[in-house]
Amino acid sequence: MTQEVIALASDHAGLALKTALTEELTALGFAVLDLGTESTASVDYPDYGYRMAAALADGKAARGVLVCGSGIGISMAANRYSWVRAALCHDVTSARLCREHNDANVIAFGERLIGIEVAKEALRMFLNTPFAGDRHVRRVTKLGTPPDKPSVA
Ligand SMILES: O=C(CO)[C@H](O)[C@H](O)[C@H](O)COP(=O)(O)O
Repeated sequence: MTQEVIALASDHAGLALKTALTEELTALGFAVLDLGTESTASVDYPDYGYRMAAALADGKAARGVLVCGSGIGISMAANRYSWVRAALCHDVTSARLCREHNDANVIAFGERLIGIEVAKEALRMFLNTPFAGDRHVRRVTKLGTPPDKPSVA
């Protein structure tokens, strides 16, 4: 059976958690595409959020994991692209809801804010929870097609 590829990317502040989640994914039977960073040398999180967007656009993976110190910057970067729905999660409930309601294709964590075991459990929830569809389809479609000039009306 073909293994699903999960892409991972982090900055220096997310490297240790990225490594732990890579091991978790491998143990779960997934193939892993590591988009960097590879060392604790200081780097800029937008570059790695953009790499994730590129990997999804190129079809190298359909789902991904992002990590930076807080999870904020790297998810903001990835979410600048319409095909990315990156959800910053601090708990297992958020990981379930981002799949059920938002059809998130990327989960983001803040290594400086979350414990490794909670992150692993949230990752498993993210991977195993289907999109609920129904009314959420309309909303997720709107996320992918923002108006050029939004109106308050
Ligand atoms: O984007 C962030 C903050 O919103 C991330 O936590 C970064 O990893 C962080 O800014 C990196 O900080 P550092 O002081 O350069 O390690």
